[in-house]
Amino acid sequence: MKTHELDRLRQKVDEINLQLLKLLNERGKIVKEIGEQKTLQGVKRFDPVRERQVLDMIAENNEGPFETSTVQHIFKTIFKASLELQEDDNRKALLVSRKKKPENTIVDIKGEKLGDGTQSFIMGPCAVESYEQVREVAKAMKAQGLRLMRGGAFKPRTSPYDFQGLGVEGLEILRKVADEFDMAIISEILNPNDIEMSLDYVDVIQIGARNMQNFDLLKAAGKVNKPVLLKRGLAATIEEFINAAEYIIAQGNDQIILCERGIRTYEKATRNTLDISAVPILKQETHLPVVVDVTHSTGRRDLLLPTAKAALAIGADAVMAEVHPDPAVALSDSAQQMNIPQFNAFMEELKGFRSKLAGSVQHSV
Ligand SMILES: C=C(O[C@@H]1C=C(C(=O)O)C=C[C@H]1O)C(=O)O
Repeated sequence: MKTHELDRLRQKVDEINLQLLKLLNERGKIVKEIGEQKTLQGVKRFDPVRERQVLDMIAENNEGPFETSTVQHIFKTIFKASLELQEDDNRKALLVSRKKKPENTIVDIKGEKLGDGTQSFIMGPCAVESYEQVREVAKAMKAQGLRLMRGGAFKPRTSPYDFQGLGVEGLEILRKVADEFDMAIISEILNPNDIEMSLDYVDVIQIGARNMQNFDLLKAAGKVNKPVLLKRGLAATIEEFINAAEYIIAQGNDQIILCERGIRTYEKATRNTLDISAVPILKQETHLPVVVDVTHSTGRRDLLLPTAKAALAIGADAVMAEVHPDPAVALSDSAQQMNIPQFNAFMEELKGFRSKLAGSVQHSV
């Protein structure tokens, strides 16, 4: 075939391509109108009976050279794209998405703001063990100027024989200490029926990684007027994580903080693999503040500082880590909690790092 013949044929194909494009978009416009009619009539958008009729019509009229199965396949793709065109805004743009709300959501926890561009620290013991233990950590935090304290009263442990937490007694201890030091409490709630009760004790309801897709719990947390810290599931994709947050906001509560805490991979050097790139992705895709839990992601005390620096450098709104007066005797996570002197050294280093970062950001703008 001569070159000019090839060019001529391609030109013809291009003319058809443009006609197809025009027809596809014309079809799209009509399909959207059909969607509006369906909304008015309150009928479902997906109509398999209608799609079957169209496929049968295609089969009857197909003159080739394409196989009927091939053209039907192409039409099924068109149906799918058409249904997407008919979807309402909520499904196309989630309530948690930046598309829906371009400005940052600022979560105010007793005056401590997450999402306003400043970077904070959420510290505290893994589990509440006693009043004295929590008080000692709170005292050290207060000395460092920190007001956001985490602590587990209900502990979802891998083994049912491990320490399960003090329950309501643990929440009472947290509240007592927090009031004494004018601090805010973040604590995990496991059961949807405990959400109401927890409002008397906590300033932020935590939904843990193992419960990220406990939809009843998400809905219950979405119905109350209290910030929620939602941890990423052990093996959850970012999309699943974002959709879990959508369950909360869809019930009316938009005070949501997302927490990257590492995901399960084949790597054994750390307890989980910290997915640091999730931070800017979540900040791009959603308007919610993002926290990095360096304790549970690494499971290693020696990695807390470098990963915390990475979290601050990549734009996390807060770093979360665990502190215990005597980690060796801690009832949970003893290998990864910092003692008080380690916590002080950690804070000094990170405060310096945070101001250097703030300085360099100011320089670059
Ligand atoms: C356009 C419609 O909605 C959907 C899309 C279809 C299409 O693209 O042809 C067919 C059936 C429905 O699943 C319709 O019902 O006619």
